[in-house]
Amino acid sequence: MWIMRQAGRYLPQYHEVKAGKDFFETCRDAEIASEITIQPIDHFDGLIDAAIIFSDILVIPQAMGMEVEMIDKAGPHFVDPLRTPEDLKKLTQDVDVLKELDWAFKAITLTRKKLNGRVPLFGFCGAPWTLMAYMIEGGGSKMFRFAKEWIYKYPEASHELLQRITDVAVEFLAQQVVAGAQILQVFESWGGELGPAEFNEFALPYLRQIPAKLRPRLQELNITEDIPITVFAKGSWYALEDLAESGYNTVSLDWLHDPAQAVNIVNGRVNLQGNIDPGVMYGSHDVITKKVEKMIAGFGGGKQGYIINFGHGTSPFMDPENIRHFLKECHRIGSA
Ligand SMILES: Cc1c2[nH]c(c1CCC(=O)O)Cc1[nH]c(c(CCC(=O)O)c1C)Cc1[nH]c(c(CCC(=O)O)c1C)Cc1[nH]c(c(C)c1CCC(=O)O)C2
Repeated sequence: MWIMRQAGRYLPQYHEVKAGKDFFETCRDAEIASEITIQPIDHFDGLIDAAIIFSDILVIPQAMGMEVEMIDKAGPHFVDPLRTPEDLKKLTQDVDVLKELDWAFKAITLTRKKLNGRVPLFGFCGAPWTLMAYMIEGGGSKMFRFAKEWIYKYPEASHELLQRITDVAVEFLAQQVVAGAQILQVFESWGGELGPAEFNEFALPYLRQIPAKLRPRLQELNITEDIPITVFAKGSWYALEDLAESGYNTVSLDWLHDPAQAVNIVNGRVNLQGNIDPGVMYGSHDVITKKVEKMIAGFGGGKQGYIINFGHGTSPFMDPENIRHFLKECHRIGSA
């Protein structure tokens, strides 16, 4: 059991350590990033079973040469987004991942050392379609006017961009493992902006490439352990059957899925992770307990392995005591 965005703004100690510093500066400081990564592990003493390195999915666009800022309360902002296929020329050719993201590897190595075996450490990256959409939109979006323009007007350039992101993502994940990450997750946070046909054309082929290319790359790098990989495609409920056959060990589900139906669809082929609506944390302790009972009853008893998580991340408005109640109830009900 762990929680997406478990290190973050709902914890007062996060603000203390971040102390008004720039978000990406915080990520790049191995000492601070490792401290923030471990905060939820300490805070919920023994209730959380994995740490996830404090960083962001947008570090791949940065490594490819784009300038990204994190604006307080507004989110990410790209100084010069890609608007036409001509703009692909602005991206770095042959990204030197080890050099561009060396700070990320240092933070992972230090965090792994500090964790000292308490819990395993997740590395992660953004999925190609989600990163492409950010690089084109220039930040968060409701309409996806520019990213949709790319896939419908410039499909060839879209595929070129998706392939270039995929190649960087594979090397980034591989080097995170070399640095000490023990399990990996790929975040396709904007999967649900694509319908099934577009998901199959612009998201799924690249999601599939990641484990297919990563496993031989890890062998080349002399990693002998089997590294489990999770895929989270938010909103892409229609893709569960395909994701169960896409080379990942675990499929993470958002709360649009009914757990029992998902269990039936995957039929033991992959582990499942998820999927309580994070909004349940705004409810009473009683409501949280009832929702945990339903979630565990739905996933439990299936043939697959099961990792408890939220259907998406925490928010700054959540009361850590409600999250503690959630975690405790998962342990109590799950072990009954
Ligand atoms: C889409 C996405 C991003 N980043 C990420 C995703 C995929 C997961 C998802 O769908 O939520 C992934 C991410 N971002 C962060 C982590 C760290 C590890 C963890 O999960 O605890 C992880 C795994 C820290 C963060 N990433 C960000 C913060 C908040 C920064 C701050 O102001 O302190 C944190 C703790 C900033 C961020 N980063 C991003 C956005 C849209 C924002 C701003 C919106 C927001 O404020 O929540 C892009």
